[in-house]
Amino acid sequence: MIQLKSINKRYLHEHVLENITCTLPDTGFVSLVGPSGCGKSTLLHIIAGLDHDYSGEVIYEKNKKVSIIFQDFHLIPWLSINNNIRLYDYFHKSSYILDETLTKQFKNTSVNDLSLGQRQRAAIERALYYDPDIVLCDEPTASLDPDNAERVLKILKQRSHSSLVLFVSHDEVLVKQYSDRIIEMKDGCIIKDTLIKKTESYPRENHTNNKPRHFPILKLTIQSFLSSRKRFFQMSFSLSIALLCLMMTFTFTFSFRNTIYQYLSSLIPQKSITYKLRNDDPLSLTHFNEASYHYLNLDDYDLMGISHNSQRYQKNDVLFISDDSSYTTHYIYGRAPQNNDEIAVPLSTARKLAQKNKVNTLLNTTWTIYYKHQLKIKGKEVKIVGISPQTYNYDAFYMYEYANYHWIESIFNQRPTARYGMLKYKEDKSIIDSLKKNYPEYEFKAMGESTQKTFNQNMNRIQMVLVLFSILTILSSIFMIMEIMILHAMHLKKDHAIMKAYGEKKKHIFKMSFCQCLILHSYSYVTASLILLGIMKIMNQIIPQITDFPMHITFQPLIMLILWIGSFLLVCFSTLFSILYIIKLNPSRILKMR
Ligand SMILES: Nc1ncnc2c1ncn2[C@@H]1O[C@H](COP(=O)(O)OP(=O)(O)OP(=O)(O)O)[C@@H](O)[C@H]1O
Repeated sequence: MIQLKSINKRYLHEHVLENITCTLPDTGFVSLVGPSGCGKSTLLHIIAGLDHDYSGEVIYEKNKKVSIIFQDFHLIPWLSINNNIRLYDYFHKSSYILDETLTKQFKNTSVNDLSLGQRQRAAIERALYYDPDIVLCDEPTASLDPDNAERVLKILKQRSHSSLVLFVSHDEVLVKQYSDRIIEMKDGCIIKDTLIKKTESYPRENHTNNKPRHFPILKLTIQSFLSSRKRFFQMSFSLSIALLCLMMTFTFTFSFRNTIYQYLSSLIPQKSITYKLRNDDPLSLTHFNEASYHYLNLDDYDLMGISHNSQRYQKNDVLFISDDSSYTTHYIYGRAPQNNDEIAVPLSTARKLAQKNKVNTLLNTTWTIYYKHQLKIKGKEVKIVGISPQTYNYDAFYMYEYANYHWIESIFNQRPTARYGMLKYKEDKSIIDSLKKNYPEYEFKAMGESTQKTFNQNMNRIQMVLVLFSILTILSSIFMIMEIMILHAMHLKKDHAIMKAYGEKKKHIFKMSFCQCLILHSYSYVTASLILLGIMKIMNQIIPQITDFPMHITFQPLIMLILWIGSFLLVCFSTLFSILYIIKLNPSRILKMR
């Protein structure tokens, strides 16, 4: 039994339903008739639970299943006819046996390819599919030919023995022929309620086949994308572009920052401790021999460079070499130097000496290293025996320990003196305290620490400035992502209103939206990442050719991960924002929009 108690409904100032009160039976064929605009559809929408915006009460048992045949059919265009009919299954655990009496010939056709009559038949089959207790029929025969209208009426009549069929029609003949009761409306009021006969009630057959769909919401989401592939690709293309802008902005600024960082940090001293004797006496090589990272600064002897020409010194042939020689244990070609006449060079220097390629041809070739002392330049022949994998922004070579000292002694015929020494340390900064304690006759000073700190702070500022310069790109990308997701969610608002009539709950909308976000975002993110990799590869080939600046764009996994999380949250947030808005709308109002 359905009880309608004092139903009133207004559209702005227009009173559409006025104090509708009546009781409808559990079974039977009840017709609702009246002139156009008298409020019949509005009343059906209220009974179906699609219109919340009214006063009064609609009372029926909670477990009753209500279905509605819409006047405008409202089939979901991106679902096949078959899936439209089985719409109920997506939101419920039970599933029913499909009766295809009315739709057999076109069950796999797309909605858009059907005639009005065929659409109406599909809408009728959808409403009857899940064996409802109350069938609300809003002019279900308006688009049908007489034969099909009669078939539908017969089916509905049959149903009325076990369910309540509330039938709205302007066809007086059909109404008179099939109705058990006729309710007449005018200007939003019931003006006449005529009981014609009492229909016999039969118990309902149970049509459940108890085979629910697996992952129904995920399937629904995939179907929504598959059936409108063009739209999906358009959306994911726009989303990919927005994501690509974000990826490029962050990857490029970080790569740029790292390049500047490496370049500048190669120019500042590394973590090291300088020492000198308090009485300013020259140091000997034996000082601090026990310290594993030992380097002696030789007074007044400048290391000029390395050249392939041993006969003469020419400025252009000579590479600038940092005299801060380092040590390495790993070589990509050759081996470590074993005596004072052998050296190893890092890859960056080897590339210059060998004109970029075939660096291994340098092995066992002879080179001259030049030193300057009191305006005299002298050279010492050495053999390259190893190439290490390091690349620096300056040229460097590795030499046998103390080679500097011996070379200078041999080419200038005098023993060099050193007043300052340098100890390198790796991690343990406390070494300086123990040195001070153990060697009180020396002065020790940590180098590079505060420089490094200030340097890091400034690098962070540079990073901020780089990101600030890109703020417009970042903002427009964020705006674009939000816009795409909001438009997409809004695009589906009518479909959600239809699905609401077939049991879609808020949780289903959220689940479906989450699946949409996940699929759309993952697809777009992968696309954008692949494009980014392509662009990076091209740029890394082009940049060294057009500029000498050693810029190399590198893939930043951490940034990509942060971007993935951030953009996914943004996508979800924009969708959630629209979903919360859609949920608040009155489904009936959405369905009436054209
Ligand atoms: N969204 C709306 N905004 C404003 N007025 C509306 C809206 N929907 C319906 N109405 C008005 O409410 C009244 C009742 O409309 P309703 O569709 O319920 O009539 P009906 O009896 O079903 O008409 P018909 O037989 O032509 O389908 C009409 O006057 C209509 O203009």
